[in-house]
Amino acid sequence: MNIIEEKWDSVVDTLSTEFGFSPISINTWIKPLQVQRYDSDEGTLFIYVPIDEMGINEDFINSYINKKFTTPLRSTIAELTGLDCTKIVYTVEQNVVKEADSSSNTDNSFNNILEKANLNPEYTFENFVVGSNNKFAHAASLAVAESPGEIYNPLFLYGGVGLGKTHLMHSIAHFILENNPQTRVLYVTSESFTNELIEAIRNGNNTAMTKFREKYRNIDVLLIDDIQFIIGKESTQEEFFHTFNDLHGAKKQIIISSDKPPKEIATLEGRLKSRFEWGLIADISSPDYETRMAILRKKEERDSKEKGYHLDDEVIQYIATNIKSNIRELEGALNRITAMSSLEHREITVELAQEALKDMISPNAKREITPDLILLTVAEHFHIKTDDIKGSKRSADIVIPRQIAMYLCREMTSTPLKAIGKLMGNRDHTTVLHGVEKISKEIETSDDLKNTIDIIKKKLNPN
Ligand SMILES: Nc1ncnc2c1ncn2[C@@H]1O[C@H](COP(=O)(O)OP(=O)(O)OP(=O)(O)O)[C@@H](O)[C@H]1O
Repeated sequence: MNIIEEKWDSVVDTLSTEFGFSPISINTWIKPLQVQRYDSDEGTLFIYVPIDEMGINEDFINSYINKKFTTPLRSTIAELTGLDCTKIVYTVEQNVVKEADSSSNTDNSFNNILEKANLNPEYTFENFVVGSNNKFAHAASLAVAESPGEIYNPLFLYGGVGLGKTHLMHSIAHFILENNPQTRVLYVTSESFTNELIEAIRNGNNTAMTKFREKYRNIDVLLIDDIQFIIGKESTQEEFFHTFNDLHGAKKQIIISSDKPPKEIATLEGRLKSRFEWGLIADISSPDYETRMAILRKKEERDSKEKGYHLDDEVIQYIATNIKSNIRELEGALNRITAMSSLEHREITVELAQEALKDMISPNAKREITPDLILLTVAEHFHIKTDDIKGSKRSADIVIPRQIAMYLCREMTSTPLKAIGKLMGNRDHTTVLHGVEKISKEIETSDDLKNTIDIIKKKLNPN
């Protein structure tokens, strides 16, 4: 064992204490690396990078690991061992040496105005379970979070409904703000972007348009979610095209999510399509059984502080075996079970889980739209909790989502008013009727509301 191997644990510790690399960064990038040998004549250190295990490809070595860590590694090794590594060579196979360009520096300086908007405090890297379905997307997101605007621009994340795209995007924003609170980060849904643009155009004056442009172009990191929803809207695509060019030209980071890769978005203008392909495209697929289990455990861990329930392994196995399509449904299933247990004062057992999930798990079931799923999707869409919708708050930011949920339950399911009322916090059926009628009427005159409802419907029923 050479002295660098002997001191490797201290090298790793020093990277985090003196260079400020976060635990997640250390776990993802540094811990898997293995020191191979040190050539003292040449002053060259050979490090093995297990790319398969790390879920990355070879390009990452030069474009990221080398750029980010070589200089800190060299100085830490010199400090702890007295050895001067003039060169670090990263290899992808135990005995093959792949040379990497070590002339790099990491310029992490960003322009600074704090703009923390629209972030779900729960959507962090720490709360994100990494599995084979999202390993690459996670690695790419972390790389971007660590060096916004520097390597992969834009980062384009795609995947089916409820698989964690928004969660990953928020995690990037959190990470960037935690490391540099002055960074101007803006997370926005395509829906808000569209609605704000419609509003600015409707105002018909230059000031409104200038304000809109200032908001979107004077930032360091733009995260735009569900880009598929601007498709088909010409004016929005046009405006987004200019926003994209401005930001990209100024080396500001752009992160985009969508349900499909750019190539497959039929109505996306060619010039946007090609721009989306400039950076890195990463997909998230459905989680495998182990990942579903891990997600349920993580959720239990987080919830248990607040709600204090415990799930036996058999119950978790039962949910993970039966709910496969997406993570939102997985969470919805867990919510149903815990709600039934607390309302009926029953212990959580496999029998209770079977009862609670019986209409979600029918043998040949297609994806069923249930009132629970509507509740969860609406809450998530407005970044509020399902308990807020069920609760007694009467502020507009809660009342409108509540009425929209009532409206969608009525329109998309055959659930009676009384049962909808019960789900929405034991409300009377006349309250539900009032909510449904109010939304039905407003939808006739408000493009914004119509747009919002269309988007939630697409989330519920993507096909
Ligand atoms: N890997 C994961 N670990 C933990 N929780 C996850 C993971 N992936 C998704 N989730 C959770 O699943 C729910 C749905 O995820 P999210 O909203 O990010 O999906 P999405 O892909 O953006 O969906 P949509 O296409 O509908 O916008 C969220 O509550 C999120 O926290």
